[in-house]
Amino acid sequence: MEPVRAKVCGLTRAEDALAAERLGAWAVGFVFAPSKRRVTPEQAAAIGARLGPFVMRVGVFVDAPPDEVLAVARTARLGAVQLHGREPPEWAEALRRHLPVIKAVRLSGPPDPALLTYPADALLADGPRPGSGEAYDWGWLEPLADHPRLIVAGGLSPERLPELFARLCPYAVDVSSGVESAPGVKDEARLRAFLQRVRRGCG
Ligand SMILES: O=C(O)c1ccccc1N[C@@H]1O[C@H](COP(=O)(O)O)[C@@H](O)[C@H]1O
Repeated sequence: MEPVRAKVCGLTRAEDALAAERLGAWAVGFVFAPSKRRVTPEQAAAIGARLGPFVMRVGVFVDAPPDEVLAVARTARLGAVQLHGREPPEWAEALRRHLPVIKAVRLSGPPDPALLTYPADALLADGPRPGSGEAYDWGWLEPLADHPRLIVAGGLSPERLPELFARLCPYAVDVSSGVESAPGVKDEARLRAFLQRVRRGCG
């Protein structure tokens, strides 16, 4: 059985990042765009420095030019970047010379299948308002179903994972507000329940 990977996003506290690592997250995410969960590159570096070498540190950006993204990535010591806006493909191409790129798409209907040709190492399907916990119709993911690295995000929670896994088996899932007690503050019990369910996989 293929594993399902998990990214825990919107981290602002070292204790939450350490809990995510201990409970089995493959990646942690830091938001550098306007958000209640926004951190500085220095804060992300300090949190990331507490983690072991096998946890991917991902930076979330919205329409930041490549030079800016790379400067933040260097300071924050990121392993990958997530582009959450309307970044042109050339920006992703420029960034991929340095780091893996995750292209996020905000869904308010089925995506344009042309998205499959966007130059990215993985695609992330999110709801219409990132970080809001707002869900969407997973039937809309049909045009992306054959993508080898589809990350499902947007309104996920421990309660919703069984239904998701009954419908599709993504490369990875990404969660932020569904495991929080307040924006940027993770709830360890919810994090544990989420990651335990992810570890059981889609079977
Ligand atoms: O979390 C935010 O505030 C945020 C801001 C700007 C871009 C992306 C953001 N979060 C991303 O939203 C998804 C899912 O969030 P949720 O689980 O629905 O709360 C996740 O990929 C975050 O990276």
